[in-house]
Amino acid sequence: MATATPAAPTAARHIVNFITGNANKLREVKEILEPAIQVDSQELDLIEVQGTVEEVTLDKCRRAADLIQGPVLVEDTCLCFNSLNGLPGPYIKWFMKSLGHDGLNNLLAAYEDKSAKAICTFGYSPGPGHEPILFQGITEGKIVPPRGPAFFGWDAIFEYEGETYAEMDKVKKNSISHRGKALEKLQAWFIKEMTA
Ligand SMILES: O=c1nc[nH]c2c1ncn2[C@H]1C[C@H](O)[C@@H](COP(=O)(O)OP(=O)(O)OP(=O)(O)O)O1
Ligand SMILES: [Mg+2]
Repeated sequence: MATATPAAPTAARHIVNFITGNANKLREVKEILEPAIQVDSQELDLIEVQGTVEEVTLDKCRRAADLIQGPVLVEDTCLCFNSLNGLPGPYIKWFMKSLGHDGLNNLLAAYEDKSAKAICTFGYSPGPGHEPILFQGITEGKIVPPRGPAFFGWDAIFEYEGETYAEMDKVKKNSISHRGKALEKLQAWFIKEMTA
């Protein structure tokens, strides 16, 4: 496209710098936010503290803003097993790495209740020294033996209304996912800020 049509006055007035090391997250965030909000990205290996879902994201966001010295968007994803009082929660990355899909299923072998919550918390900071704003989305599902392609984390073992995330096409996952719900809130906030 050599002669691009000039953007509408409001288009791409919003750009976020999404700091993540996870290419699948970045792909979904782009699928959901663009073209309304342009998603640039930088990969940073951020230390993640222990704590509640909110504390982990707030800390990650402050650190990213300090390192970048500018506005940043970060995200932390939790997978909370109701039988285990919310664990693995923010530690799901390490549980997933060590145990895999079968091991995660085995954690729930002693419990009848296989229900789980996928929680996505985005943190946006306008820059260093500003308190981050959080946007959270939750999808309730259950943990099942893996079904569907296994290329994104625990997608194959998280079932929502009869289908695992991995079995859904991307449009469907984005429309009901923890990430999609959180980004709906973030987008509404950006649009409100823009017209204020
Ligand atoms: O929709 C999802 N479907 C399946 N798996 C998912 C999803 N979203 C995150 N995940 C995985 C990635 C990581 O194993 C853990 C969250 O850990 P989390 O620290 O948030 O992600 P990360 O370290 O890969 O990327 P980042 O650089 O943004 O922190 O759950
Ligand atoms: Mg991480």
